This record gives sequence, C-alpha cells and structure tokens, in this order.
Amino acid sequence: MWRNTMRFAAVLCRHLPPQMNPQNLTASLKKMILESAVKFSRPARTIAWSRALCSAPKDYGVPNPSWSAEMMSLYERYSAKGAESWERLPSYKRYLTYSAGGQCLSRLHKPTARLFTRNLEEEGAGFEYTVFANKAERRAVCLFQAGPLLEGPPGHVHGGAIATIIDSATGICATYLTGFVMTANLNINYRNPIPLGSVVLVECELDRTEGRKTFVSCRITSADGSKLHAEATALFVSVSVGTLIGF
Ligand SMILES: CCCCCCCC/C=C\CCCCCCCC(=O)SCCNC(=O)CCNC(=O)[C@H](O)C(C)(C)COP(=O)(O)OP(=O)(O)OC[C@H]1O[C@@H](n2cnc3c(N)ncnc32)[C@H](O)[C@@H]1OP(=O)(O)O
Repeated sequence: MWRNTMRFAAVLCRHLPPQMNPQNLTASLKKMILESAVKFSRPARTIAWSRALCSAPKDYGVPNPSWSAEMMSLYERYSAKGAESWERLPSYKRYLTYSAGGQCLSRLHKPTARLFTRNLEEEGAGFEYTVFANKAERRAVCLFQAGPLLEGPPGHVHGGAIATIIDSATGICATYLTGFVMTANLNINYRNPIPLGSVVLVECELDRTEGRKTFVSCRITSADGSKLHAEATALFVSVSVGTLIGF
C-alpha cells in the first residue's frame, strides 16, 4: 500500500510544471499530493484515477449549437486564415490547464474551481467565445457572443461582463505571447452598448514589453467593424506558476 502511494505521488510530481520541481514544493502542497496519493492508491482506484487525471480536457473554444450564423461565419473566416498564421487557441475551464501537468494539478488544487468565463454548463447562456492568435503580428482576436445571463442595462451587456471579456481576451493574448501573467491594470472606455445576443470582435494587440510588463491594447467592434463598442488598455505582469497558484 505504502509503495503504491509513493509511486502514485511520484507520478503526480513528474507531471508538475518545471517551476514546481518537487524539491521546491511547499510542505502544504507536498502534504496535499501525498494525501491524494494515499486516498487513491488502492490498486483498482489508482488505475481509474490515473485515467481520469490524464484524460483530455474539454475545449470550449469550438462551435456548439448555440452559436449564431454570424458567430459561425466569423469562426470559419478566421479558421480559413490559418495559412496566414492565425492559430485558434484552445479554451479550458481552468487557467491551470495550460501549465505542464496542469490537468492533474487542477484536480488536486481547489478541484471545484472554474474559470469565471467558463462556469456555466448551459451552452449560449453566458460567455460564448473563441480566440485566434497571430504570433508574427502579436495580435489576437476574440469572437464573442453575449448570452442572456450577461444582462446589465435592459437588453444590453453588463459593463462588468464587457470588462471580463476584455480582461480574458487581452490576458490570453499576453499569455500566448509572453507566458503566465496577471492583470495589474485595466482601463476601459465604453463607447456604445452591446446588444445581448449579438456577436462582437474583441481585437487585441501587444503594444510593448518592458521587463516583466506586457502592455496590450484592445478594441471591441460590431462583427462587421462598423460600430465601436469599447476601447481598452491593459498592463500584465509576468508571474510564475507558483504565484498563480498562490504559494
Ligand atoms: C497552444 C497554447 C496556447 C496557450 C494560450 C494561452 C491561453 C491562456 C489561457 C487562459 C488565460 C486566461 C487569462 C485570464 C486573464 C485574467 C487575468 C486576471 O484577471 S488576473 C486577476 C486580477 N489581477 C490580480 O489579482 C493581480 C493582483 N496583483 C498582483 O498580484 C501583483 O500586484 C502583480 C503580480 C500584478 C505584480 O506584483 P509583483 O510583486 O510580481 O511585481 P511588482 O514589482 O509589484 O510590479 C512589477 C512591475 O509592474 C509595475 N506595476 C505593477 N502594478 C502596476 C499597476 N497597477 N500599474 C502600473 N504599473 C504596475 C511595477 O511598477 C513594476 O514595474 P517596474 O518593473 O518597476 O518598472
């Protein structure tokens, strides 16, 4: 039993990101890993849990039946741009999933937690979005369809929901181009309300980097680009996975 436990703990540790070398783990994280290993080290469960820990995470950035014809048409347009260096980024229910071993870690560390923008199971109810990025041009574009549960002013999207999609899209752009970051500053000018159910483009561009700081600017427009809904600038600061997790 103890040998199984240690073997399982060793497997878990091997899947941790490089920044989380077992030698550097805090006592509490070591204890958490060991406790999980003890809990699941009974042979039959070990196999079942190893499978569960290694299963592929769901990608929320692919079309689902709630996507409108306009959302689908934009999705197909950006997918077809693949040849011009546009890459669709996968979207998971936890930020941790992007780190090496993050899938495993997210089952151990606050397992009931979910990314704010991916916390509704009902398709189309809240944030429906997908992000395409262009490394060479240091840009990303988020196609965003706002569901009915994001209402602020009657029939229109809540300003906090708009801030959330801006924070997410610019944060994904910064993470994609410079690695793990946290938002240090976000400034938004709301220009025109966004009707609920509509599809908008959230276009992000990396302006510059200075040491650990990444400056990103953003514009939200209607799908055809004719109406400006919001403009924003954001500052992100690079952090280690350890800082993200909170130890
Ligand atoms: C095929 C795979 C592709 C992968 C694609 C990737 C996809 C990614 C997927 C999913 C991403 C999801 C994205 C989500 C995004 C959401 C992010 C959030 O909402 S984060 C939550 C809200 N933010 C906080 O809670 C932070 C709270 N603040 C802090 O923790 C600290 O203040 C922190 C980390 C921001 C900075 O703290 P320090 O101690 O590490 O660093 P110090 O020394 O204070 O600052 C570093 C530099 O930044 C400047 N700075 C810091 N804060 C500033 C501010 N507010 N304004 C101006 N400058 C600031 C400082 O003056 C300093 O500048 P000088 O290096 O001296 O020039």
